[in-house]
Amino acid sequence: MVDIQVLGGAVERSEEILTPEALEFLAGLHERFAGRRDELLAARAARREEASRTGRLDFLAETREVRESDWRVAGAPEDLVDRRVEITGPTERKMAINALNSGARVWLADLEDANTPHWHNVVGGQVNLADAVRGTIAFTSPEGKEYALKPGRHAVIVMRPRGWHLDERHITVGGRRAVGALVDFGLYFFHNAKALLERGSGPYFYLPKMESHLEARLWNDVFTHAQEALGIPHGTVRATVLIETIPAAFEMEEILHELRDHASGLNAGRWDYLFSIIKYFRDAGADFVLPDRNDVTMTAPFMRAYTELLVRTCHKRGAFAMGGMAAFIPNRRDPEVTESALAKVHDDKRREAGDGFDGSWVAHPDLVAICDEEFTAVLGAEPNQLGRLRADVSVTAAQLLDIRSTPGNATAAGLRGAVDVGVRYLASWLGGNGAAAIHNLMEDAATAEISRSQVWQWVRNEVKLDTGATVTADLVRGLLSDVREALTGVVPAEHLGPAVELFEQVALADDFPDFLTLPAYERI
Ligand SMILES: CC(=O)SCCNC(=O)CCNC(=O)[C@H](O)C(C)(C)COP(=O)(O)OP(=O)(O)OC[C@H]1O[C@@H](n2cnc3c(N)ncnc32)[C@H](O)[C@@H]1OP(=O)(O)O
Ligand SMILES: O=CC(=O)O
Ligand SMILES: [Mg+2]
Repeated sequence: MVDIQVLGGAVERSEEILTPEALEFLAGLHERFAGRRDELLAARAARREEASRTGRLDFLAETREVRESDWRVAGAPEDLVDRRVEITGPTERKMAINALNSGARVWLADLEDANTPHWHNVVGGQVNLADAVRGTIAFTSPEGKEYALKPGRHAVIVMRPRGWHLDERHITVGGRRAVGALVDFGLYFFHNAKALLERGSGPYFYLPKMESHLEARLWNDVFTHAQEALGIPHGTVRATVLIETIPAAFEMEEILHELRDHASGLNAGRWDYLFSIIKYFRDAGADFVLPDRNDVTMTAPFMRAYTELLVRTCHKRGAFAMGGMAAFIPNRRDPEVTESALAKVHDDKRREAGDGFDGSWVAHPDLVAICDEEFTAVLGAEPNQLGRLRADVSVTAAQLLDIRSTPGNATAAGLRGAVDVGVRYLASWLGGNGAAAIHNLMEDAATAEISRSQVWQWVRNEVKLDTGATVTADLVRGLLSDVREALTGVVPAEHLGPAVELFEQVALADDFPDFLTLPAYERI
């Protein structure tokens, strides 16, 4: 057996998670799958360069047979038949309890976009998940407020591990950093799969940021091996894949096909999708330059093409189509902000339900009832809309790539906003908090990626702003210095300087960093 070492420091109750048996299981996963992960990451770069050079992507010729033949994914387990409201959030103890009690059908327990992978979050999150699975999770806040699970129904847990690109440096396997995705998946599966089955649920996952069906095949092989290793029936795992990269939008059918014994559905992860489009075509010229982030809504033609194709593909294959995250969040101390957020979330969920989605995401417990109301209005007595085939939809490659028709402007206020939000979020992330309310919007790793990649793209394309100014690296550096001054005393000093440096690196470096979390991880 390959050598596995834990380098991370002590975390409360880590001895319950990092047991010799669990580590052996992780070592087995790495021995079989880490090499393939490395090859697949290398393949991403080559494909991106070709797409950027030609300004094109297309459906794959070699998988036409998969798209044209007749097959369906496995049927839904009983507790995933109705997914009309899913609350997302980090696995922090208090929030975990609030999410489970929120009335949502599903809790997306997030070790990804909403989580800083500090070692204590990685291990502490697993402690909280194990307690949540067993129904024993409880917490007393520093103010003395008691939290426990309410009697009755709780949200079904669907865990989201890190994407394939992130390593876990606090564990080494054969002398190399572990794969973050395999650590998150492996520890959760090892400790909880049997306990979940005993409780009438199962090991359920959301899979983020994939770029091809070959990456889905790797996950499928991981599931098959993990089930065998623990003596759990093949097909027990259920996975919902986020279609949140532009290349994956061209492989929705193939991704479901690879995972068909384990697939539950696809999710329209809108924020990473926007980031991926900017990243993929960042140097492909003006046709791919988006206006201000706030101008790009779900009704932009390319976003409609994406969500319509997702619903059609899912229902053709018996898979759930899950909507995404409206970033507007209520503020319990500000009724006006709350009223406006609730109205916008109503609109978003009404559109999704009307389009045929089976359910959607909310970021905050006060939004659960709204999502429930909008979906229930369309579902009636049914638990989902799998029967709505959307045969009326037909989407072309050109429609998915029609960035040019997006209404909106590149403005000086938008640029400053991108710098301000990016720095505030990075400071929060470095402090261990991967999801934050900033200017009444939910910000997480995906939304911050949009801010910094858009700045990079605007500089590269010398975009003209509404003021007549051209976006240059010097203009951005000036804004960064203003933002730093404005945030002094607002953002903790220990994180402000590093956040500003990091923003400059990920928004202005000649060589575009693939993910902001890669350099950020080296600072925590
Ligand atoms: C692009 C994507 O991937 S989207 C998915 C990833 N992103 C996320 O999951 C973000 C989820 N949302 C959040 O993390 C939070 O809502 C934030 C950070 C945006 C705002 O959090 P806060 O500032 O704490 O909000 P607020 O003060 O209004 O919270 C009120 C209560 O609701 C709880 N709460 C807020 N959001 C959540 C949530 N998502 N899950 C569980 N509880 C929550 C708070 O813990 C607080 O509980 P308390 O009254 O017991 O103290
Ligand atoms: O993970 C969701 C997204 O929008 O990104
Ligand atoms: Mg995402």
